[in-house]
Amino acid sequence: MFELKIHPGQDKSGTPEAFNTITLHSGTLLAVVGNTGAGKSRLVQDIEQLVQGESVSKRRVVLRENGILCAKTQGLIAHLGQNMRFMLDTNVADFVTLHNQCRGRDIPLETVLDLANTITPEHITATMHLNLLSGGQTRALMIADIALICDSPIVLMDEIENAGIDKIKAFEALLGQDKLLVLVTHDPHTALMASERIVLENGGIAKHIQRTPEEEKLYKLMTSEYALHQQRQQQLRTGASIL
Ligand SMILES: Nc1ncnc2c1ncn2[C@@H]1O[C@H](COP(=O)(O)OP(=O)(O)OP(=O)(O)O)[C@@H](O)[C@H]1O
Repeated sequence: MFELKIHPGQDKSGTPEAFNTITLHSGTLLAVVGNTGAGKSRLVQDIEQLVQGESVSKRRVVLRENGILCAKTQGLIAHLGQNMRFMLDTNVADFVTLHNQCRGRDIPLETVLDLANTITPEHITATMHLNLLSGGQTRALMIADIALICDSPIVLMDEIENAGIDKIKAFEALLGQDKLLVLVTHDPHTALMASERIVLENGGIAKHIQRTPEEEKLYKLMTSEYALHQQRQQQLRTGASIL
């Protein structure tokens, strides 16, 4: 069980952040929201680097596994950015084999592909070249890779909604592995998927909110709308009439 604690720092004006400590656990989806320039990426970087007051925000972030302090982030924190591309000159099968070897894992290629293919509507095959995958396929393969091969307990993600993938399947895949997911988003549906959310304002954490039962109801309603939207998107892509 991993526990991440965020200790307060200061906002852009140097005003101390008005919370005691925020404690987050494995298996949680946390949404990070706020206006552009409000400090969302800074917070994500603070977590990624387990800062100890040296960043502009002066926050301290402490990670513990079963109560024991983790001093290094290596292998513990995975970050999926907005514009990620594979740099390896190889195909999907070789990448999966290579990453299994690096991580000392033995996850079958079919298992990774099956999961990736539930996340993207564009089918990924073993022989496809990594550099020729579309944006959606790249993200889906990375998410399946993080869920199954990487054992990083914490996953940081920037905006997922416009990536042409099924975001619900993507989050289910990651949360099923008991990871702590920290997700930057501007989308109300994605934000309400999270049981808690942090609101940034002027570089500081202004609020840490637990999702209310009313919001949970609204989330379910928005999920049916999302399913309909996905269906129409597929009709659009395949040239069918949109009903
Ligand atoms: N607490 C802080 N103190 C000083 N500067 C800060 C603080 N937080 C963020 N900044 C700075 O403010 C700028 C904007 O922050 P950041 O990029 O994190 O915002 P953002 O919410 O991710 O914006 P966007 O949505 O446009 O990507 C950056 O230069 C960042 O270093």
